[in-house]
Amino acid sequence: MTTGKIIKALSGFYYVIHDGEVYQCRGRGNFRKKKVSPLVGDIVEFKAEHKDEGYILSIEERKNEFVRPPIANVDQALIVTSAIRPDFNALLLDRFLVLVEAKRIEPFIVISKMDQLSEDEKAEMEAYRDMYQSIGYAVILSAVSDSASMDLVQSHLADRTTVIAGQSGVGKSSLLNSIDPRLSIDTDEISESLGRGKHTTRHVELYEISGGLVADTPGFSSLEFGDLEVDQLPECFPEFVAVQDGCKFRGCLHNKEPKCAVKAGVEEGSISQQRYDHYLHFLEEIQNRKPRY
Ligand SMILES: Nc1nc2c(ncn2[C@@H]2O[C@H](COP(=O)(O)OP(=O)(O)OP(=O)(O)O)[C@@H](O)[C@H]2O)c(=O)[nH]1
Ligand SMILES: [Zn+2]
Repeated sequence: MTTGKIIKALSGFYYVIHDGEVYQCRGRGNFRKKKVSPLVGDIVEFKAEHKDEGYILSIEERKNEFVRPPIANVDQALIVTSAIRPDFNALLLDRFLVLVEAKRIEPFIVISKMDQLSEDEKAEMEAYRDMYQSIGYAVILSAVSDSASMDLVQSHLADRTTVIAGQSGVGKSSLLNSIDPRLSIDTDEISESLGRGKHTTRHVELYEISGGLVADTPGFSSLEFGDLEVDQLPECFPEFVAVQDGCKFRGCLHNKEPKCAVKAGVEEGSISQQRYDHYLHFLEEIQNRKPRY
């Protein structure tokens, strides 16, 4: 018996990678009785006499799981946002960060098209980088023409399973294309699946890149908070979590409550006012969400 990871599911076959070799497998095991179906990203026990004739015997418990795209055990999300064209949008970046945090996936941020900026605009992006880094996020300022930045992005993909997220036109395809041309074809569809809700059932495939695996489908098909409850939102802001023990009330929403450590942090400047404003914006959005039955 061998352990591997499913990188593709197609026409009843699961393609399992082990030690750089791909085995074509069918499902045959306990999980079928339990009505669990294998997902791309699943870590499985399998048995294969030949590379095109294997069987999946069991599925390891999932660390996390997406419905759209259907994928499990994602380690990190690469959030691409452009510095310009489309303009840098901190509200949208924070929205992506919340969605990623809610899935307990580690985000890493790339701010693209740095080659198109004036010195002042560059300084503004560097200030954003420093702010997000102070929260604990990895941030890379990139340009396709700046090979050192491309190498940095590539090194972040090693040994992990990554989904990519970002608005249309920010440079996701260009980035991946410069790292590995095999990914460029499918990512062209990212805008369509994000923007118009098409391709929602197309299959996901994980590609091997510098020892890691990258999904060829966008990480989010919707930017809505869906099932996220009000009390989960503060947990999606690591800089709030870091100080929340100082709030007078347990379960403080850092809004109208007195003696709130988050609000104190905003006031003294250790927490970004803009991040806090975005938090309130999302809080209101979730509170006003129509109940769904
Ligand atoms: N100057 C500059 N232009 C870039 C950079 N990265 C991407 N672009 C340009 O930005 C435009 C959009 O890039 P794409 O890679 O297609 O963006 P995308 O995020 O994949 O867009 P969708 O496929 O619509 O989701 C293209 O014209 C790219 O050439 C960069 O680092 N610098
Ligand atoms: Zn508080």
